[in-house]
Amino acid sequence: MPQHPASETPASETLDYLPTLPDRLDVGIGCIGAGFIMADCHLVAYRAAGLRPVAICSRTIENAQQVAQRHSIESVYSTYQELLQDPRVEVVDIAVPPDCLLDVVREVVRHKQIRGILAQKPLGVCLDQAKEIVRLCRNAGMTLCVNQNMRYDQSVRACRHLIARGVLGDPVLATIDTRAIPHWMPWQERQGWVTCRILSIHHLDTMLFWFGDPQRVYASFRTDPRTKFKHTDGIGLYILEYASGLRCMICDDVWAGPVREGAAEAIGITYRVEGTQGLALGEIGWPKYPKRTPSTLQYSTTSTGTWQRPHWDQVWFPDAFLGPMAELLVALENGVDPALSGEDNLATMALVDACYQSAAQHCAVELDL
Ligand SMILES: NC(=O)C1=CN([C@@H]2O[C@H](COP(=O)(O)OP(=O)(O)OC[C@H]3O[C@@H](n4cnc5c(N)ncnc54)[C@H](OP(=O)(O)O)[C@@H]3O)[C@@H](O)[C@H]2O)C=CC1
Ligand SMILES: O=C1CO[C@H](CO)[C@@H](O)[C@@H]1O
Repeated sequence: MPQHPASETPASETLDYLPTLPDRLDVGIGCIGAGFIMADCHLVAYRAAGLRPVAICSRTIENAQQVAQRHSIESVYSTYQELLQDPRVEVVDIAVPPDCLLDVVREVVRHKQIRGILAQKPLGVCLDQAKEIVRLCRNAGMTLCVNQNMRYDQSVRACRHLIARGVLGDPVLATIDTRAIPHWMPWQERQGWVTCRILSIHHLDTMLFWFGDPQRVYASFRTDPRTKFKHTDGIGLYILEYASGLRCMICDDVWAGPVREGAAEAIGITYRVEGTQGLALGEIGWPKYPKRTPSTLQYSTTSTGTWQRPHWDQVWFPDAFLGPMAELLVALENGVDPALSGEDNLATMALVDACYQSAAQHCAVELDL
């Protein structure tokens, strides 16, 4: 992103972008799944913060054993049914493919000693599954938090603070522009969909986080030439219309040009929020993972006329993964719903389903979120 002449004033201390931590760090966490996101992000962040994962399981026990050794987790189970019988497990952290999630939740809610669930996004393979997961948890009196973790990217959270405090005035136009090549997992092949429900869901959810619920969405997809299995949603383009007049535009270009095929690379995720009294420009750091690359934010308002550049050392992958788990634990301590509750996530899942409908029908879809 081009750097503009800056004010020397560091503004980061005024922005609220870090998670609130629970009083009790020793709540026993049972980890269901031992794949990439659990091993390289969730557990790294939890250990750094002093949380207490006590047990782990995976479909392939050897994978769970390796991850347990790496993160010093006492107990390894070959099935989640066994893990759920461990009396030390008070909350479960689920990171399995989306088409496996509903079955896992069905089993978890049968265990009364479990008080809370943190479930990876997407909350099932469609809105109907998400509703069923929410219903199961509500009926069991179990707190459900959804790991919609872009909300804890430091830059996204700081920008939300600016928007919520009115620093940028009334929102006029917001864009997220993605030119990045995700590492798709083998289980994605059997879903029939790729980018929208796995990657764009973060960007759609960020617009909800920043601005609330839109009135309608228009989405257009094309296939990604690099992704060899059957799919419709390779590259995704989205326009959200708000009653206030605000317009949001997302471009999720997972092709990003033939850069794996030999062309020079131009990879990155940028965003821009324009209001009546200010504008904010950001860059999301995760495409450079595993190189620690903090997301950035710079903003200027009509009252300052200069650029403010808050700075932080934390990164989304893995540091921000503390946020949703901390939110669940704080919600349990206070007896309230987390902000990332299952109910809240139904709006995100409904928006994602509406995008697939819009793209299939080539027309805008009205939303009732
Ligand atoms: N920003 C974010 O929050 C991110 C979220 N995710 C989400 O996390 C979840 C897991 O993703 P990720 O860790 O990347 O995936 P992985 O494939 O790396 O891990 C999947 C885990 O689920 C287990 N599993 C259980 N049943 C199945 C099955 N039928 N097919 C495949 N795996 C199974 C795997 O077991 P086994 O030991 O046999 O491999 C493994 O432990 C997904 O919902 C994904 O959307 C992923 C990346 C980033
Ligand atoms: O958050 C994400 C970022 O990109 C990953 C792929 O590289 C996605 O799978 C994931 O959900």
